[in-house]
Amino acid sequence: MAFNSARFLVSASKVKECPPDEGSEVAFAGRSNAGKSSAINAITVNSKLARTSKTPGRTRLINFFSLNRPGCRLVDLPGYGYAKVAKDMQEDWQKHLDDYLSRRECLHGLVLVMDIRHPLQDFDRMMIEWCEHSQMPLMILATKADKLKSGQAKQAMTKIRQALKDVSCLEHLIQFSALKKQGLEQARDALEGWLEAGLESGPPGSPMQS
Ligand SMILES: Nc1nc2c(ncn2[C@@H]2O[C@H](COP(=O)(O)OP(=O)(O)OP(=O)(O)O)[C@@H](O)[C@H]2O)c(=O)[nH]1
Ligand SMILES: [Mg+2]
Repeated sequence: MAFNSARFLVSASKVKECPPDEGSEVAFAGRSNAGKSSAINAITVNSKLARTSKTPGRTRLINFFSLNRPGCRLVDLPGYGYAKVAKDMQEDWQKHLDDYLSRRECLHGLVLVMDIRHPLQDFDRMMIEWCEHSQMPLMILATKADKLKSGQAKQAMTKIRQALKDVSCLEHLIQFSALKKQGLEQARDALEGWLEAGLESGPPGSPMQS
């Protein structure tokens, strides 16, 4: 699968506005400002595909990007935990995120993006639990690794691995940097595997599965 011909498809503010629930999708979740949009841009070799920002809370809608394999999409989810927006607005985003995660049948994997310097915060743990509970394959990108010296990054990875050793849905834990293009091939390979498997299996419980 070539990731370099990804295209912006649509922004949805609620589940109703999402593209048809078919094909195979992988969504990127994480705290606000963690680096989700930057990770998508690095993986798709297009620095302008997903809007990034120094200001947390940039991605307020669920953004869909199509890949060159028909039916395969990457999804940029709104960041969690941006304190500076009004509470009711935050609750609104949270609800759309919950709706998306709980209803989307074509979702075949979740990428949790966390800052390697501040891993496993409350939201991250919540997402990991959700994946475990829903049997959703999980990939963790420990991003902004360029902000640490290589020894420190290695230590941080060991700590994360140790903390998550009993999490059975965790399929990939990748040291990542959008800036230094670290971990890109590993992430692409894993995404491709999930997306292809998703196309083959169809939604859970669909006739194609039996
Ligand atoms: N040094 C470094 N900075 C990064 C990296 N990835 C993202 N950033 C920076 O972190 C900030 C946030 O990045 P985004 O990709 O917009 O984060 P996001 O998770 O999409 O944020 P929201 O849309 O607000 O939820 C930007 O200033 C990026 O340039 C990285 O790998 N290394
Ligand atoms: Mg974003």
